[in-house]
Amino acid sequence: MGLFRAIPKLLHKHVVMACMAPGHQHVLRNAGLRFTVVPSRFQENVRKASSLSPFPYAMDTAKQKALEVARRMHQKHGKAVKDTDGKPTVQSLPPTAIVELIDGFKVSKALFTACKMKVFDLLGDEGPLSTADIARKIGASEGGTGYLLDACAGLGLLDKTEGGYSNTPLATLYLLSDGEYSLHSLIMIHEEFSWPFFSYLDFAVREGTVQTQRALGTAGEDHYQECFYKNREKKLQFMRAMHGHTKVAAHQVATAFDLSGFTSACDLGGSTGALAYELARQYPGLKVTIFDLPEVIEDAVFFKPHGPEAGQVSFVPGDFFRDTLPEADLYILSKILHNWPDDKVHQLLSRISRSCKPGGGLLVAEQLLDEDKCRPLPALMMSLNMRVLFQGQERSLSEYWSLLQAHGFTDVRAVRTGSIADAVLATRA
Ligand SMILES: C[S@@+](CC[C@H](N)C(=O)[O-])C[C@H]1O[C@@H](n2cnc3c(N)ncnc32)[C@H](O)[C@@H]1O
Repeated sequence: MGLFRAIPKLLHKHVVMACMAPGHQHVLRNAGLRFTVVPSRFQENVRKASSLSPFPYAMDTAKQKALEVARRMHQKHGKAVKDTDGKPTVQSLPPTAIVELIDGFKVSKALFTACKMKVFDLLGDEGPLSTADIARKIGASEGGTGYLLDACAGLGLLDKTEGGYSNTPLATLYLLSDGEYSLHSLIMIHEEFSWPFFSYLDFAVREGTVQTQRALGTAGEDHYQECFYKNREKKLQFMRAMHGHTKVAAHQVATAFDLSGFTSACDLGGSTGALAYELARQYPGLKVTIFDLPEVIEDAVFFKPHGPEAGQVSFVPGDFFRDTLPEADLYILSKILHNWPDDKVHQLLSRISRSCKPGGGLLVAEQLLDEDKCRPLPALMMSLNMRVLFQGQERSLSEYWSLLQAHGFTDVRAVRTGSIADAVLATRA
């Protein structure tokens, strides 16, 4: 139980496992943690007499193991690892970390392919199944399916037993295409759009521009429209992707601050309402208006929940760069600012500032970068993604502070939620 409480705090941390037990690694993998194994060399010699009961004995042993590994960790990361000439050696600084980086794209592509071939959906309905049955049902070769399934088992997405392959809890929660917290559509967006854009990362870096022509073969002015809203199927896929990605962190964002003092909110670019419905659940006195492009609003109805919170949420079509913003005492920008470069962000914030009355609030939900902008890794990778696809970026708290205070917002506060979106709240002076 203690471990499950600790997991959210460990998600963005560098986790080191000090033992080799496959069962323990399995538990961490199923919980979604990425970790390095550095087996402890500590001899379990804590004197039993010094402990009164098994619990303190176990704690003391665990602590000694952790300390022993921690003392050697600097070697793993290349600080103070020198041979007699003062140079790092292959023995003192193994290439594991680099090999893991090389393998990153293979890991992504194995996940994308298994999702695309609906392996997790199939096993959700019918697992456990043998390789031959899975291959037949997804219309693929048995040999090819076998190595994809084993890769997924190695990644902690499938369990492999004598009875065949079945989904791990992690896959069941996030990888079924119709799950409540499904990231399936988000993964498909990465497969279809981020992957080709990232193939031209070197061009993007050299030229400092978005590589739409090379990645998509079009030079459309607005490739957001080009990628996501060109046809209805793609639009719904994008909306499902946003819904899943926002829903997994919606509770943490909605409860990061006490918003009970607000009675009306306007979620600008609020899409399907994933965050709006969670706010409505948390604050029964709050009415939330979703303001998004007309093509999004017309299909938002598919995401409406059955509970009473649906009655607190309404939809208004419009363009937040052009049209009058709905009145509200709390404005919300969830995964909006990271889409745009600073000049567009200033344009949007200035419009919100003009609509927001003194004492009103602005809630921003984005992944916060540390001030050195080198961490945390998920925020950094999201930032690279936004830069490569849209010329956007993730920002640090001080960057949000300067943007917000330039438009008359004060009392800028942030909560790092430990999930995939953090929360920043500011007050209109
Ligand atoms: C990255 S999505 C974020 C969706 C939602 N806020 C969330 O957190 O899931 C960006 C949203 O902004 C909307 N959007 C983009 N440009 C817009 C504009 N000019 N006016 C209104 N909405 C816009 C898109 O349609 C999309 O729903």
